[in-house]
Amino acid sequence: MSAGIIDFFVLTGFLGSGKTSLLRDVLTAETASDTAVIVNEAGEVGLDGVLLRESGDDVPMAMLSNGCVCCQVGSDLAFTIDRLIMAPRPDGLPPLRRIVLETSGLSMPGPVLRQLATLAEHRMRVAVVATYDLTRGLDVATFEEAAAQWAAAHRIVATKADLAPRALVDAPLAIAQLNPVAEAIADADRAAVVPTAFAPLTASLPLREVASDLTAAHPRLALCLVRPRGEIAYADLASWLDNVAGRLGERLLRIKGLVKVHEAPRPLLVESVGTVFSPPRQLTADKPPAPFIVVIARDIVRNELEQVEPSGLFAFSWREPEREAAKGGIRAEWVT
Ligand SMILES: Nc1nc2c(ncn2[C@@H]2O[C@H](COP(=O)(O)OP(=O)(O)OP(=O)(O)O)[C@@H](O)[C@H]2O)c(=O)[nH]1
Repeated sequence: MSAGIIDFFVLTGFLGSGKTSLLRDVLTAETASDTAVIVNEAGEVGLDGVLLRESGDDVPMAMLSNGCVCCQVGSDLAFTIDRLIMAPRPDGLPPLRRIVLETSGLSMPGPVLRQLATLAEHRMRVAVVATYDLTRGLDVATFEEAAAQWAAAHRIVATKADLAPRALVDAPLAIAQLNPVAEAIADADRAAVVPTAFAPLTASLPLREVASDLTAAHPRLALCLVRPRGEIAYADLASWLDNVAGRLGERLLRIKGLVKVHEAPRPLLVESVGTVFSPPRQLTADKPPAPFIVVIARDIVRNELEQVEPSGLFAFSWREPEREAAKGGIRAEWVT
């Protein structure tokens, strides 16, 4: 049983992108003794669980085998988490501090996160870790699921570096094209990857400016850099975010940003995966970057965000793909 905050990692990534292999590395690390694992087999033969069991004999492990976790209507996931948290810890093991849920390769992250949001009674800090398969690179970005998984990620881990060492070099840039606010973890040394990828999520935002000259990776994906024109009232910010979610609906993949509001002395972190928002919180770090919000959405019509009320609070810079650009070379500039 656990008394403290639990770091809950949703390990997502497209089919065959190396999730289970990464999780095996987690389980063989020395720090695995405070960890429990949930595997979603999505109707496959239960191979992932078997592979993981090989690596983490002592680690509590639960299987969700009745379908894809994001499609389950009931509270199977909630029940499983409850059970893991409430179970007495095996002799000699420290309290439970970390749970990793490996989702199936076709899971959409939004519904999973929505289910997790219903578990407020457990003190959990949720982070999304997505795999980026270096041998396939941006090719799978054409799949809606892959694009949504990357867009939802706090961290994106380059996998299969031994098979594609040249792609590893370009990975940080490629990852930034998919989600400029995710932390890119691209390291040939697997032993270094695991502690970084599954470290507790602290202040969350990578404190760097979003580069203004990136290129878009997916023909249906658009990124918008939204700059507040100044300090704004919290009520206006909340209405704007709410209206963006209402207008874009399922097309909204990710919002992440930092905004200065009248009511708070420090900038507020605002964040959503899909239309599910985390409660805003004040950034504690020194020297925050200039306020910005990144909106990642698919099939967005130009000027759509500009029309969201209350209007006039923000300046918008769009990063859109050029529809006719060649595959693999879809380039676009921020247009102010
Ligand atoms: N050489 C090499 N192979 C890897 C690496 N990571 C994964 N693989 C291989 O890639 C294949 C898929 O890896 P998995 O870890 O099962 O991928 P997954 O994302 O869990 O797959 P699904 O659960 O089917 O979505 C397996 O054959 C792995 O052995 C790696 O770092 N190097």
